[in-house]
Amino acid sequence: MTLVAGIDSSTQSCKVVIRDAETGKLVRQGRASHPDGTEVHPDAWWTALQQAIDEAGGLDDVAAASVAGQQHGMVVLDSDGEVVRPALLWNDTRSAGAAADLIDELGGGDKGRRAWVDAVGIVPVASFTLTKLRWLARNEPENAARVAAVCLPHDWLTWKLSGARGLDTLRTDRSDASGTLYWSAATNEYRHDLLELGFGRRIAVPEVLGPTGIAGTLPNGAPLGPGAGDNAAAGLGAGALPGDVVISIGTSGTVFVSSDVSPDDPSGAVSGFADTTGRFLPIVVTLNAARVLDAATKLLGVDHEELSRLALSAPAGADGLVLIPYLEGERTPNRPNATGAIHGLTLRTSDPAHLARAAVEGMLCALADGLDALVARGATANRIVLVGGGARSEAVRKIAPALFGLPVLVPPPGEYVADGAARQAAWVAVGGDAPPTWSAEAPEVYEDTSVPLIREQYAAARDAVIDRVSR
Ligand SMILES: Nc1ncnc2c1ncn2[C@@H]1O[C@H](COP(=O)(O)OP(=O)(O)O)[C@@H](O)[C@H]1O
Ligand SMILES: O=C(CO)[C@@H](O)[C@H](O)COP(=O)(O)O
Repeated sequence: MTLVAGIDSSTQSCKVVIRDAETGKLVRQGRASHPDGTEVHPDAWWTALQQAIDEAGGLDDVAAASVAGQQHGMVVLDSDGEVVRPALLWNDTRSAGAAADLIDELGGGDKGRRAWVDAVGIVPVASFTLTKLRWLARNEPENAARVAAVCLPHDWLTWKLSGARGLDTLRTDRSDASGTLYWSAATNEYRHDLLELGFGRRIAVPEVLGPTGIAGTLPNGAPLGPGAGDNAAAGLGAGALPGDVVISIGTSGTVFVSSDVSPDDPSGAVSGFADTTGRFLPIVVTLNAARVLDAATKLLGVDHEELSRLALSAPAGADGLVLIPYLEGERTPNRPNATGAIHGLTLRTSDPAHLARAAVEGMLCALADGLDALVARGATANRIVLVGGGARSEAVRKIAPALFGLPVLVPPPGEYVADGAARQAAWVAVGGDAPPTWSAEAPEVYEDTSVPLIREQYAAARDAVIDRVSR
């Protein structure tokens, strides 16, 4: 049996799966936690990766491996390859002002947003790497002066796994490069001029590999694939078909499809990322997803199972109780300084069941807004494929179809990002024009009639949310 390894270094944890390259059968797996926070030293990811690899029985017997990971995080290296400062993650909003400045510097307002979309397919928001580099240049000039190269979490882990032999051996893939603001998925080229605009000078960046490019080798000589951003990898792992929109409820909420065309959205709601197969990945991302449910469990003093039971015991629409889930600010819509809010408290709605229902509905309504934006930019949406830790909630699975207005397919609980990385590794090991076809267990299908009232009451409350004045 030829074995391949897939790794997902996500926001909250690191997961490793070892699968049969031919059939996709799961052979071994491991997992380790990451520290909390929106600023994390990459060494913590390396430690977690070693633990997860050990738990998965090691990589000595694999024929190929690929690393997928949380996107956009700014990993800055000095000329010796040492990490200059802890990485600022995708959900760190301190660079919101830098994002606004970068739009101004390409003409401001609609003109500036259009210029960024034309250049790199995305509009600056605090999540994207270049805004973090601008923040570094303005706020930590001594650290900025030491920076010789910038890369992303999955690039850095791939580089470490291959022995970290110099900045010129850094490699990345199209999907992750497309979330930096200095690489264009349309032209497959770096925009060094925009990197210089943001950071003030040119620095080294990883070479961008094609779908089966070799990024290095493991100690046993097995090739390391190009890896991927976590969403693109989830698309590959979940085996989405044309007309399937993938919605992932992890730390982030993401709504995406694989497409032949970039979404060309100057509003910035839909980003024109790349996928893992040489195409595009139009995507909407929210900052608040599974952790909204985590927060609700804390507020109510219950576990996830009880939260789900409570939510399902309340009526659809929670009698008008609406939870706006901007607990970490928000990226789509771009409200980095907003906070969460609860609207519609009455004596009738002041109980745990209504609050649990409002939490689930609020989180899902934000994703339903994302789905609308994706469809408005030309995506075909026949079915939803629901993945990520939040999909383990029965309430989420049962309520989702009424808000998305489409059948919701839930594959068996699994690590779809790591699986996508494993499938890419199998493609690298086996070769061919397309990733190998793996058999998959049938998904559960959830269907319901849409309940427009819930979306309407959410929209009214969403637009009434005020932004924080100071943090
Ligand atoms: N049964 C459940 N119901 C709701 N949320 C859950 C459940 N199980 C796990 N989660 C949440 O899912 C999240 C982890 O999902 P995951 O997709 O691995 O996130 P990430 O990729 O961002 O690390 C955590 O916030 C966790 O609390
Ligand atoms: O910022 C994005 C994509 O643009 C996020 O999707 C991150 O890639 C983090 O993903 P999770 O760790 O929450 O799954």
